[in-house]
Amino acid sequence: MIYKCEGAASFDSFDQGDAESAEVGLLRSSLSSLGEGMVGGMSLRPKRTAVCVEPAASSCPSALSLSSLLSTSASKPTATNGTLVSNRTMAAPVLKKHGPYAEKGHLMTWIDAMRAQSPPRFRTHHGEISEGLDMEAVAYTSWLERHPSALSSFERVAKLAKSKQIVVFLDYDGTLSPIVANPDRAIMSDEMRATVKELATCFPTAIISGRARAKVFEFVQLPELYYAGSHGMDIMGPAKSSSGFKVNGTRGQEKGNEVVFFQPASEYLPLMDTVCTILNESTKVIKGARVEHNKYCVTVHFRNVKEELWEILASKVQNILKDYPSLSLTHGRKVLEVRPAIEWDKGKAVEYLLNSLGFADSSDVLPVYIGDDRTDEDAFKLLNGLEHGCSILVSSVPKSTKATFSLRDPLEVQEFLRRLVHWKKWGPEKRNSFHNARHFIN
Ligand SMILES: O=P(O)(O)OC[C@H]1O[C@H](O[C@H]2O[C@H](CO)[C@@H](O)[C@H](O)[C@H]2O)[C@H](O)[C@@H](O)[C@@H]1O
Repeated sequence: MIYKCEGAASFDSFDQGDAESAEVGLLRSSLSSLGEGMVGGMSLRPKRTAVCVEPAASSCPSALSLSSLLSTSASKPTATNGTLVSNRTMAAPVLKKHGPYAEKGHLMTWIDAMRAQSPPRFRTHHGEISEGLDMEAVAYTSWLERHPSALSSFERVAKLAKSKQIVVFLDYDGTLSPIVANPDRAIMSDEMRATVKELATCFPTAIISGRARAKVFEFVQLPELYYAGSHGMDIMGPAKSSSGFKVNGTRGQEKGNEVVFFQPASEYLPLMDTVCTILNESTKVIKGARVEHNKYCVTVHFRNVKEELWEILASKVQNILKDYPSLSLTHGRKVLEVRPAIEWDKGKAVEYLLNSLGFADSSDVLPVYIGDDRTDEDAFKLLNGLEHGCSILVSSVPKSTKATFSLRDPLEVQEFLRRLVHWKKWGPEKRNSFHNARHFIN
């Protein structure tokens, strides 16, 4: 049976119970050609589309002229050795061998993948949507069999956690806050904040985000957490935590608190400023485009850009990056992300934090990672490689993922975190120790 899929490609109904949406198929083809989510050197189909002239919001340094910026290649870092890795099991980040333009011909696959980020709609031959909605439900239910809800499988999660130290890693956008059109308005609810605060009294808890660390902190406002901004390239944790865990790195102060930093791409900072300014300059003619400076990454937003302009916007980004082989390009939810081409990602950040917290090669720990985006797949992959790990994708549509479990949306994430807290405080292990204590006293 063929279903027509609006906004994405048509696709065959799922064969052999393989519940993947059009998005999955497209992502899969995109990924196989891109390799590890990198956007390869992309051949462009030039299109003569009228471009609206309207300045985009900017958060980049603007003092330098474009021509002076374009001649900064001498200062481009070509490699980084990382600086502060102090754990014996931690390899220093190295420059990725293949820059983003090692291969050709992938822009269109990437754009298709991004188009497919919108949940597909289904139409019958008569154009009715209702049947389509049923099909979406069928597809989702079928996908759930392979990535069961972490809520309905809570007992399974609890079993994994038995006699283990849980460490929780949370992505921010789409996980703790809903996806919204304006990135500055991705506010976390007070209920979610209270839940995460309580969670952190039970387990070491870290936020791992593509955003600048300072921005995530502004949203979350919980100093007791560990923070990894810029996709893990900017890690900060409390120097002393109530649970007695310690992060390895350089000590410093932030907002009066003693903290520890780890920034494996620190020498890229001037370059990221430069590229951010160039990207801003170049994309401001495209209505709705927005460039966000995420410190060690720069994000180009497509969400508010008309779809017919995506190709032009992407090609602008691509052309700029041709001059910067030490940078690479990845993509997320309606965004392109420019970042240092070093072997460092959210997975490495999780590994670093686990090691710093004293769990290198430990079987006494259960890392729980919850995220919604492509970049979270690096962390899921890491967890899959560990003896124990609990990886959870947040998605309300079927998606290709390495995660074991799923949750639909931030509300379900909140419910899951509450259950973890409850389990810790009142679960069987706690009850047993309570009974044992009573028995002992009697
Ligand atoms: O790793 P994350 O914490 O998930 O950050 C990834 C990107 O998240 C933000 O963009 C996404 O959320 C926006 C607000 O809901 C939305 O408008 C955008 O389309 C999403 O891609 C953030 O603005 C980016 O800088 C992060 O890289």
